[in-house]
Amino acid sequence: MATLRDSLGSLVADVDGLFLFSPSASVYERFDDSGVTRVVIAAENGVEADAFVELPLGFENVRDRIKFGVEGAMERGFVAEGDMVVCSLSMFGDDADSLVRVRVDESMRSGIYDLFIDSRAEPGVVRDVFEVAIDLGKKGQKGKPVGALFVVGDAGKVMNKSRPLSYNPFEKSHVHVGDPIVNVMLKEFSRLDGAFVVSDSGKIVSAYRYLEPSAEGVDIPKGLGARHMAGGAITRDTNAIAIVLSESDGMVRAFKGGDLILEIDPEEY
Ligand SMILES: Nc1ncnc2c1ncn2[C@@H]1O[C@H](COP(=O)(O)OP(=O)(O)OP(=O)(O)O)[C@@H](O)[C@H]1O
Ligand SMILES: [Mn+2]
Repeated sequence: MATLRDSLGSLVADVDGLFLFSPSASVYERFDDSGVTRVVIAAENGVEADAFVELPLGFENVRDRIKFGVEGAMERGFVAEGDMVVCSLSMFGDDADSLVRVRVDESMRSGIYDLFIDSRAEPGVVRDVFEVAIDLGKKGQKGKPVGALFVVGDAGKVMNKSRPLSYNPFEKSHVHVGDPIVNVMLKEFSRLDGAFVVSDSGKIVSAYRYLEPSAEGVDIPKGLGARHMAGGAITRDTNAIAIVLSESDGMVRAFKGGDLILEIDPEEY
């Protein structure tokens, strides 16, 4: 009778790549002679891997984490369409506890890697805005749920397709996302209407913008309202991305090119 080990060996049979998500040095070294391409996907390349994809967020959702890794590895030429890879990652603790076998396929591409790496705005800026939105989603404003809309990148064009709802508190300031003081300001101003506009380099260009993009051809999921429609549509009309925190369901969603690319629950972070 086949042992468990024999039966489960098929999970790693004939793979072209091994994707190690946030491996320790000893785990990375253990696979030194595995004979397949090793790709490390982590926040930092602490193990000095030759093939490395930087993770901008933890991605609690494992499918998102894997998609980001696969899309990044494809983009960087570490693997190609049709390759079979096995992903080693941790779902519950710090140590790897899960193996996922997946075929690299153009059809699994969700745009999650492009959202961070291939946007007009710098990857660090995109990550910083996500962090503000997640934080705001977790805590709300003084305990109450709050919504927010951040339009990131291509700010000149975004300003042309919007109008002010109120005076712009960032008018003459030169403040950037990621600065702790600025994050406090963003949270404070999120109680009021409209969108924040952020430049490619992370400068807060404006608060209280009413977006007026053409919504033609924008197909956002039913049930989402005007904030999400405006956020989605502006990313079709410009090269910006939009990061939207919903006041009603508490989710953070990201749009690019008019499409919903990513949906995360702040409570999981
Ligand atoms: N075109 C727009 N530009 C900027 N902000 C907008 C626009 N439309 C709506 N908003 C903002 O979104 C807020 C919520 O609107 P609405 O409830 O229709 O959106 P929603 O997509 O359902 O978002 P939520 O899930 O947060 O309720 C409005 O009070 C306003 O501040
Ligand atoms: Mn609503």
